[in-house]
Amino acid sequence: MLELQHVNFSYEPGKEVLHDINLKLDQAQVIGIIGPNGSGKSTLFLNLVGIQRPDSGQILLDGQPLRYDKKSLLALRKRIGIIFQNSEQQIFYSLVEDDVAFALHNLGLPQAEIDARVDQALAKLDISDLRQRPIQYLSGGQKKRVAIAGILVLDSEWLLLDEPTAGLDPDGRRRMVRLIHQLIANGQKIILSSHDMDFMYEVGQYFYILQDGKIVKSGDKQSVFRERTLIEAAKLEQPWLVRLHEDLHLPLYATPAELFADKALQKKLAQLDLSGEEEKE
Ligand SMILES: Nc1ncnc2c1ncn2[C@@H]1O[C@H](COP(=O)(O)OP(=O)(O)OP(=O)(O)O)[C@@H](O)[C@H]1O
Repeated sequence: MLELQHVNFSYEPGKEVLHDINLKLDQAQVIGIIGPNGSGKSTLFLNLVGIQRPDSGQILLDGQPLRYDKKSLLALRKRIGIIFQNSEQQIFYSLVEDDVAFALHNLGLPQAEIDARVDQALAKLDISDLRQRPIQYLSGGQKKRVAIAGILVLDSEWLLLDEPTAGLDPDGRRRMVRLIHQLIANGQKIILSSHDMDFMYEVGQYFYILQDGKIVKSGDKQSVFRERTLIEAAKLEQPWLVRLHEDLHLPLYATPAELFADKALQKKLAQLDLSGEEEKE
């Protein structure tokens, strides 16, 4: 389990970015950190993987405080993979296949195993055709997929995805949703950060709202997304599905599939005149 106890963090003296964060990230397999620009989501992630270190308080992994020596940090990276918001930050090599294999070479795996894992990750992200391409000529969305492949190959226990839908087109976004479902089925634990509320509603299971470096609300879909005032105060928007439920006084469904599967609702809708014909005078 990952846990933060009274974590405070600042980049510059006197300008605290995270204030007394207390989280036990064990409520669900997919945990969402929601917050507007500048609320501290990326900073929280950087602290979780040991790239930044709290000014005070501590972070525990399975009850043990994180250690910041080189060896401990390397061991931590194997357990917690991070995909940065800006994919450029994690691209090291010029060719796609070399970049994706980078961390596996560091682990000293045999070449055949490396090749098999790279093949699998590229196929999952539908970028097998980019294998021999220089990364510098790829589009932003393609670079993002390469960065994700470089983390998928590690098969780490935890995955932190910072704004995973940023810069993706609708097809890329759908793929991301599918990928997250595959990771869930694979037993990996995921922490997502985003202000894409529809995406978070679709894939997340338990949520924290971060505002100005403080956790202002936590809970499951039903409890967090119904709080319109709080969500708007945090400069966010309710997911469309929740707005629809509230405006039509419907029960809150977790997914569009649940909504469409509700027989009682369909019966109600069938009784309404939805023909759209103009009333005759
Ligand atoms: N390297 C840095 N040095 C100084 N200040 C920083 C640095 N990185 C971030 N900050 C500041 O820390 C605060 C939190 O930034 P952070 O990137 O964690 O927010 P975020 O919630 O991830 O935002 P976004 O949704 O825009 O990605 C902001 O005020 C930002 O300006």
